[in-house]
Amino acid sequence: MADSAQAQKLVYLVTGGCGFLGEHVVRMLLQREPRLGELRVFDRHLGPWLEELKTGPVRVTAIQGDVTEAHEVAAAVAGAHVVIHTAGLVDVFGRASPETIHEVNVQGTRNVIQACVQTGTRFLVYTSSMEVVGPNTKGHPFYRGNEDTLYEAVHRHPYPCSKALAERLVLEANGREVHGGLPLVTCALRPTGIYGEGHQIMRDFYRQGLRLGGWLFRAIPASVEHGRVYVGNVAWMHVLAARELERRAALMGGQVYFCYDGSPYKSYEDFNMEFLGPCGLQLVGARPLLPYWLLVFLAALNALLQWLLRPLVLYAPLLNPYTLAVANTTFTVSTDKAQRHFGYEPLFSWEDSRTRTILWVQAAGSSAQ
Ligand SMILES: NC(=O)C1=CN([C@@H]2O[C@H](COP(=O)(O)OP(=O)(O)OC[C@H]3O[C@@H](n4cnc5c(N)ncnc54)[C@H](O)[C@@H]3O)[C@@H](O)[C@H]2O)C=CC1
Ligand SMILES: CC(C)CCC[C@@H](C)[C@H]1CC[C@H]2[C@@H]3[C@H](O)CC4=CC(=O)CC[C@]4(C)[C@H]3CC[C@]12C
Repeated sequence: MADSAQAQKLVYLVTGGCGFLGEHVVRMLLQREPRLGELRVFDRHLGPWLEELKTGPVRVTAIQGDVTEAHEVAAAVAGAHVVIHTAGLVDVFGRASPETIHEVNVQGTRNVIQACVQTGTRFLVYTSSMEVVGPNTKGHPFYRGNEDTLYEAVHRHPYPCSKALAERLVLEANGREVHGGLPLVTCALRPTGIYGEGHQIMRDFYRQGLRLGGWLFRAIPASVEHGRVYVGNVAWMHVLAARELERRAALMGGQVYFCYDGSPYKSYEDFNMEFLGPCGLQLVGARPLLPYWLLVFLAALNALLQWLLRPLVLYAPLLNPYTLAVANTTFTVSTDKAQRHFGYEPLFSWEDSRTRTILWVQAAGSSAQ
């Protein structure tokens, strides 16, 4: 990637490349990375849509593999210039065991770092999460915070615990000597709640609203604000960060960046209504219809039922003590660090992001009929 070799074609590896975010990163690389020579897409479950990408000018290699298997990761990483590590187990509903979440998110990340060191890959971008910071278990608001904002990060849930540990591994690996003697350069991107085409929870809310005759019921006060970011902009930020890591290694190496764009600050439910409203749903209630203590009770009941039923059946509703705490705590970011460090500007305006998401919800909803 030296200046004299500007025309050199690069090999990129995207782990988790068939997930919600991963697919957007893959497509963004193909559209916007002129130096891309080969794109390796590594995932436990490969999507059929990959086939259509194989007919383009860039060589696309689909690799079915598991990040918890060190030898599979090493084989995929060997010869890659850049790794974008988005693979992860996103589970805040108790579907997977804490051990599995740790294994995929922490050991999987350790394997990716180890593979870079062993094979001489120098550039690693890690998809972290706002959850590494908070909301914390005390429900403290994080209001328009940035990467330097002091906040008491206290984690108990397996998902944020695993993301925090994995992020630390990635940042500590910055500067480690890789095969060939050069230093590894790493950075971590922390999206807030991602939305856009492919967002399963949004689709689930839509289907639930349809089942309820077009109504959704407000559960959380409108004053609780959530940071949200469009998936296309998160993907673009990954592509830019990966591109600039070599040239700006001294500045970017070992750094964290929140992912942000022009999406408005709103409560989780009001934000979702930006898309679900134009699809025909209505949010009932200017205030929550149920008192908060009742939601706390229902969330605890769900947790108890999950535990009791576990030997028989997986019961994993959206509402549990953790999701209620996250939904009920303000967490918004306001930062320009990515702009200052590597020239990031959102590629999609709020209007574009909104329109694209509405079109996807409409299509996803009608295909469910
Ligand atoms: N969805 C969100 O709002 C946010 C997500 N993130 C992070 O972004 C990343 C991507 O998340 P999403 O796209 O939402 O999730 P997703 O579940 O849609 O995608 C994750 C992908 O990783 C793959 N994967 C899981 N375990 C694997 C394993 N053992 N080996 C190989 N591949 C494996 C899955 O098959 C899937 O394709 C994750 O690291 C997540 O922690 C961060 C902030 C917010
Ligand atoms: C019925 C309840 C009162 C409302 C439930 C909403 C919740 C399911 C979601 C509210 C906030 C979401 C989380 C937030 O966007 C931050 C996240 C970051 C990640 O890295 C992974 C996903 C998530 C934890 C996201 C999950 C769903 C919510 C808890």
